[in-house]
Parts: sequence; C-alpha cells; structure tokens
Amino acid sequence: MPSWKEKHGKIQTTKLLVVGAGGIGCELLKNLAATGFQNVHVIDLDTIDISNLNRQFLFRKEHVSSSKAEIATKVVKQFCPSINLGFDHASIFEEEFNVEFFKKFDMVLNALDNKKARNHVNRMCHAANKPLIESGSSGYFGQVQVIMRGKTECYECQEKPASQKTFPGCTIRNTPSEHIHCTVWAKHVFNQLFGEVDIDDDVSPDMEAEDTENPNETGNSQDDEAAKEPAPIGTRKWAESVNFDAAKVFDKLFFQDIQYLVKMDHLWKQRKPPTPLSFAVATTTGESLSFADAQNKDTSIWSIATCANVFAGCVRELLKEIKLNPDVTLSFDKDHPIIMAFVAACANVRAHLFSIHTKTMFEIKAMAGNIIPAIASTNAIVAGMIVTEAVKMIDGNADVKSSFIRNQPNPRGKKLSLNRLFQIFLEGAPYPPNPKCYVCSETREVFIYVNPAEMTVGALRDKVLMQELNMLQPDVMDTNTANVVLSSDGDTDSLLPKKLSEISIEDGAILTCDDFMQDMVLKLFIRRANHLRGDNFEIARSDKEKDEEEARKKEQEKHRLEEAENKEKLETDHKSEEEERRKRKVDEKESSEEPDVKRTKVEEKTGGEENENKILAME
Ligand SMILES: Nc1ncnc2c1ncn2[C@@H]1O[C@H](COP(=O)(O)OP(=O)(O)OP(=O)(O)O)[C@@H](O)[C@H]1O
Ligand SMILES: [Zn+2]
Repeated sequence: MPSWKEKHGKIQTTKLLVVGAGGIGCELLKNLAATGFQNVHVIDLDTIDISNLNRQFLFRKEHVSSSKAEIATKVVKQFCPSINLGFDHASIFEEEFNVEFFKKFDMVLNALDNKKARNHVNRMCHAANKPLIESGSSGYFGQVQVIMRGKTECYECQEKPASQKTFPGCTIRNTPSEHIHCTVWAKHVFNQLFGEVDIDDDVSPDMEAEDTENPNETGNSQDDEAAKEPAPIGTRKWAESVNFDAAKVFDKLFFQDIQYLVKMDHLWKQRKPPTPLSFAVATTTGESLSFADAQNKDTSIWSIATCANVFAGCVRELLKEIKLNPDVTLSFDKDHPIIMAFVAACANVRAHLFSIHTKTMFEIKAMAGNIIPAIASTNAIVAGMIVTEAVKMIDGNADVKSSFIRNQPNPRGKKLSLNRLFQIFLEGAPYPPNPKCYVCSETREVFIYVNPAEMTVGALRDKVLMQELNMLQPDVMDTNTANVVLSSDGDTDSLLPKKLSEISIEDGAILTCDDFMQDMVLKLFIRRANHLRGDNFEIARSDKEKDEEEARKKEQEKHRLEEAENKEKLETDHKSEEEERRKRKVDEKESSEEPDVKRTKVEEKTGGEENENKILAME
C-alpha cells in the first residue's frame, strides 16, 4: 500500500481536465484544490448568471456576466495560491480541444449539463485513452460513473432516454388534457407571434390530425364540413393584418379557432368540447388585477379577466420590443418577465376553455422552462464522490465504483414531504463494456431503417449522423461503390438535396462514417423501411435488436387492446346488471298486490345482493 507521502505526491503531479464550472464544477474545483491537486485545467463556455449564485458558491454578484471558467479559477487561486489552475472560456467542441489536447491530461472529470457535450467528451477520452469520471445531478438525484477504456462501459454503451418529454402535435393543437399541453401551446403562440416561426409549432387547429384514440372515427359528414372551411392563415400574418390589436388576436386564438375546433366533432365523442371565449367576455370573468399588479402576484391564481388583461398588456409591450429592435428575433426565455407573463396568461385561458385547472405563473414558469430545481447538497455530494473515485484511480485501486444518490424510500410507502430531506448513497461496480456499443466496441455498427426514396443526403448528415449519432464533422463513403457521399470540407454540398436512392444508396448499402475530430469510424447499415416518410428514420444496434423492439411494440399493442376489450366487457356486464335490477324493481312494484310471502322472497334476494356488492366495494 502506498504511503500517504507517495499518494500525496501522485495527487500533486496528476494532470486533470475539468469540463464545466457550473453547479458541480464549482464544488469540484474547490474539492480538488483542498485535496491537494496542483495541476488542473477547466473549460466552460458560459458566463455567470444571477440565478447561478445560490449554489455556484465561487461566484458573487459582482461576477455576473463574467466567464465562469475565469472567475472560478481566480477565486480558487485566492484560497489555494500554489495551484496551477488554467482555464478556457470556450466550448469543449472547439477544434483546439482535439485528441492531442486530451492526451495532455491524466484524467478527465465531467461536470456538464447536457448529453451532447457528455457524448463528445466520452468519445474524446476513448480516442485519447484517458479515464473519464462522468457526473450529473437532477434535483435530489445524482450520479457518478467511472469510465475506463476496455474495462468499463462507456457513457454511450447504454442508450439514454430522451430527457425532454415531447407531446403529439394534435394534443397540443386540438385536444389538450393537461396544463402542460396548454403551456407548450402558449410557448408556440409566443413564437408564432413574436419569435422565430417554426412550422412544427403551429397553434391553429390541426384539421388533418387523426384522433389518435379513435383513428377509425374520422370522416363523418360534419368533419367533412369542418374540413371544407378555409385553412386558418399564418398567425403572425394575421396579427400583422390587424396591427396586433390585442382584443382581436385574443378573439382569433380563443374564440374563432376554438369555434372551429368544436366543429371537428369526432374529437369530442369521448371528451368535453372546449368553450369559445371572446375578449369582451373574458375581461368580465372574475375580478381583474392591473397588468403591473398581476406580474407581482406570480404565486396567486389569476382570474380569467386578469389573464385577458395580462395578455393584452404583454402583446402591447412585446410589439414595442419587436418594433424597437426589428433585426432581433425574440425567443422564449422563462426569465423575461413579459414573455413569461404572456405565456402564463395564454396557457391559463386555454386551460380554462378546456376545463383544465389553471395554475400560477410561478408553476407555469417551472413547466415552461422544464425546471428541475438544482440542489446544492446533491452537487456537493456528487463532487465529493468524483474526487473519491479520482483518488482511488490515481492510487491504482481497482475497486472503483459508480455511485448514485437517491432520496430515501419511505418505509411505510407514504409520501411525506420530510422524505425529501434525506438523500441516500448507493454504489456498485461499473458494468463491463457493451460489445455492441458503436462508440467503444470493436464492431462499431449502427443499423438505420429509412425510406431511401425519401430521405435526403442532407438529412442523413444533419438528423442521423450529427443529431442522433452525435458526430461533429462526418465524412461518409459508400463501401459498395467507393463513392464519397459526404465530405466535411464541403466538396459534396451539391449532393445534400438528393435522395439517398438517387445516389444509389438502397437497402443493403453500407456507409463508412468517419469523424476526424472524434477519431471515430462507424459502419452504417442501410435498411429499407417503406412505411417511413420523408426524413424519418429508426435506429438499432443490430437487425435483431430492431426485431425485438418490434415484437415488444406488438406485444404492448396486444395488451392495450385486451385491456380495452376487458373494460368494454365490464361496462356491458354492468349495464345488463343494471337493466336486470331495473326490471326486478318493476316486477316488484307490479306484484305489490300479491300475497306477502312472494314479496319477502324478492326482498331477501335483493338485500343479499346489495350486501355482497358492499363487501366487494370495501375490498
Ligand atoms: N459544450 C460545453 N463546453 C463547455 N462547457 C459546457 C458545455 N456545455 C455545458 N457546459 C457548462 O457546463 C456547466 C454545467 O453546470 P450546471 O449544470 O450547473 O449548469 P448551469 O447552466 O450553470 O445551471 P442551470 O442549468 O442549473 O441554470 C455550465 O456552466 C455550462 O456552461
Ligand atoms: Zn460504449
């Protein structure tokens, strides 16, 4: 076992790269300095925001708007002047942080907040053959993962679920059932009126949307009538045509469009239809706060009249803002008071029309910003665990662990708010590498199911290779024809609009995709899936995985149908029971003139049945 002096010597000479100087990063830099690390470099692309100050304790009010990496370095040096701490105020994706750069360090510690950057650092560490300690926190949950090439699984060995929940467009545009659907819609309204118009974020009724719950029930005569109505024109254009008159915009969104929705009556067979609401009526629905007062009452529920006033006030203010800066495109920002008030008012009016409980602006802000509160204690524990694992590795201790923080399960299974005050610490040996991983295994293969007659080369690059597979600058060659399909220096840009089939990429094609920056080459196996439209695609690590996924989906669908059938049967049984009971009551009435004996028998039977029902209900 090495002596403390030896150990300390190693700690002093080990060169560390820290990526991220936010919540975990600040705690980590402090811990590293306090443990005796002397050679550390930190990279962060961001500047300090006022909202960081409650937990990113190296930063003070006077540092707001300065570089996080720079200030963190300066403050750590104040209490540990001997440390050789360098920094870069830059993104880890920059070309200067290439494999050679990573090779200069003995170990990399991630303190990031997004999957894309984590994937990238994972690949760079794999290419440079450097150990990586990955970390993350989300509210009361935290995690630290030790990644060593060839020994443990890498960050991408297991597929991570998408972090942001998305909702079907027809739910947002036609049939919201939860407040979050109205909040998402309100954010889209903001974009359509004042921000960047995205055709996927349309807010008007979606006539073409099938009712996903009753797909066979579209196409009756009234629907046809609704479909014949002229399609509503673009929201921004329409608003411009009425000079952004707040009352008229309100009426368009909450009266005319809702009236139009109500006509699509296949949507309302099993749901309550919404109620159209005009601005004139809305302003008299409940007591109204002034625009200024309402903004200060962000934890109170606004009446619909207040929402209408806030809506009108925000439209006026936002219009001023876009007129003042015509070259600047506004984008949704939860911390912009007017934008947030607009979204809250819009979401609440829509919720009200669809009989959904309204919420406070504070609650809507959390939903609109996908906010999970960052908890300082979780970050502190995570940073402590990172240093513990780093020291173990430097020590040559093979007993590295992946650690997790969870909140304590309540023994009685009841939810108590006190629960939240406890955090428990779990650890386990890291998993071995996944032999099918397309990042760290020998067989770097990905199977992609596309419609080659519809997907373009541009979409293959942007959506598949860059967005889905996280490559930065892919070069692609068709192994069958040896044709260069994509070149990162732009030589093949003329091919971008072409469909894959136009350049002979069909079912069975194998593309070699090479990312020079990440030093990663993978094989992309093309499989034809005629049912896929446009640029849509599905990814699997093997044909087998794809088959298994399909079998799982079929099984789920079967289960869903069975459940629906059972429910229907139960309802039918219940109806016939009711029917029988009603008949019996009629019989009983008719026979009330008959001798007493018969009536007693009927009463006994009915009473018995009722008792039995009561017991079942109690069970
Ligand atoms: N590509 C990147 N290159 C360098 N630093 C990055 C990159 N992506 C994210 N970061 C940094 O990682 C840090 C993550 O810290 P943290 O999770 O506390 O986020 P935050 O933005 O500071 O706080 P919050 O998101 O909770 O408001 C941030 O400071 C962020 O700037
Ligand atoms: Zn892997």
